[in-house]
Amino acid sequence: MTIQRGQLVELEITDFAFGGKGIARIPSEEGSYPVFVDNSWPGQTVLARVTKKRKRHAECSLVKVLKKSPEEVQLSYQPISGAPYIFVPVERQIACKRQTTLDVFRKIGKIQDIEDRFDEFIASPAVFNYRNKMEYSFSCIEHDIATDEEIDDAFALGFKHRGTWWKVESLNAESGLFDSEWENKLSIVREYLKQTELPAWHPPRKEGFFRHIVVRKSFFQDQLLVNLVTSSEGLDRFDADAFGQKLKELFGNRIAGFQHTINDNVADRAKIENGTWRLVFGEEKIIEDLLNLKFEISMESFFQTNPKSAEKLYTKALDYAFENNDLDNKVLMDLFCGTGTIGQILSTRTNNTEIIGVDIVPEAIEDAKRNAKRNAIDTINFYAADVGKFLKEFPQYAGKIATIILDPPRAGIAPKTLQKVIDLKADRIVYISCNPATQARDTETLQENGYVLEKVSFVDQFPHTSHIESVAKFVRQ
Ligand SMILES: C[S@@+](CC[C@H](N)C(=O)[O-])C[C@H]1O[C@@H](n2cnc3c(N)ncnc32)[C@H](O)[C@@H]1O
Repeated sequence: MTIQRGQLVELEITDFAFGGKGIARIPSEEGSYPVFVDNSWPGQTVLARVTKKRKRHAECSLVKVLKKSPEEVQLSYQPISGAPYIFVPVERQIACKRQTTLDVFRKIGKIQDIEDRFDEFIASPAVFNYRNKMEYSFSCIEHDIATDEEIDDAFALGFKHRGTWWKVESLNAESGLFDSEWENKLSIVREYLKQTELPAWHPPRKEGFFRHIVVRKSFFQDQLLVNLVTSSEGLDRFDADAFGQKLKELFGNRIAGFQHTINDNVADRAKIENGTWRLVFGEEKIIEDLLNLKFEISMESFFQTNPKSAEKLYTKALDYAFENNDLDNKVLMDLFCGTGTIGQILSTRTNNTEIIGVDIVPEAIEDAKRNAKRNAIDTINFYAADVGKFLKEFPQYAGKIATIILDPPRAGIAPKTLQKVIDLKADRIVYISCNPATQARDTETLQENGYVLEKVSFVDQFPHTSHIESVAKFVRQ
């Protein structure tokens, strides 16, 4: 069988590779030719589209699962593209994530004895309904999941159909990822908004009224913050207060606050919550508890999406920071600190440790300062700055840092910034990563510069997806 870019092919998936790629093997003159298919699982027969063809392998996007894997089980959740493995028992997901992430450290990080340094795989405490944020899209182009057909002039509210940016599959039953009550009543919300006769967004034409609903949840308060995002086209015919009443009627006191955002920006990469907003009723913020500290979550603020799993991740990171390491009266840097959660939790376990938190997003730093105040923590200095520039501008810290916590974004840490971190000569670096491939790359650099990877653990923050978080302890020799 020969394949071409753009071609639709039927494939049997036999293996699994890092990053959620199933592998099919096509017989070839050399033996077999591997084809990687995103979001597929061993045992499935899939319809896939060839996106890249290389001499030694090809890559495909998943179009449809034609036959389920024998491993898949029956669940009542509505399948969504954001949870491709929800029907695979979580123990099997864990085994695959563990194995393929270790392979990444072997291949990219060149750590052949990674099994010896591997500490533990930490499963998510909640397997279902673990998320605290969900974004739903409106579209007047619906993908009907029963017939697998496209319906125009529809009023769909749910998630994008896999591989498309214009078609939405209406959510009629919970997805298993977010709040059950909210998702099981989402079809009532949709029907109510449809009755207004204002149109759902038309993504190709970039027009329409209803655009998105974003919901944030506090597990601590068991409450929701709802943000309805619309355009201004037809605004005078929309009664936001009446919709607020409907939300109260459906969910009672569980709605902590409802805000209406008007966003006329049609740039593809614009954030969906951009625009002007009005609080229709209730609070602008909810409070979450992490390891007995309280953190404010507003619509805009960054917050870990699976808080119970984040507690496990932070506990492991702090264990690595404290193991045989007295941090009292020392300086610790929390680089890429976001809203400062790690530094604040760490400060509850030490006396007189001077903590420095740095993040590039000024709003995150503002949240960090406010949260620290709320938690009565005054041992942290937060800076809104690029980590690379910060380390250049404050060279006085070199040689004085006991421990560095690094938690860069998915793209990883820029090589020049990593060099500046190494130049600080901290005794220890605890490196948290949501992309073990970039962490494995940096592991090689750290090891070449005298930092030995002593231990690594993986934390499953996102069951049913390919994501995996990794936390590593490096000690300077
Ligand atoms: C994975 S998040 C860290 C989350 C945080 N440690 C927590 O647990 O909540 C990565 C953070 O890096 C920040 N960031 C990205 N590039 C940066 C840079 N060049 N300098 C400083 N911060 C940066 C982002 O704003 C984001 O908050």
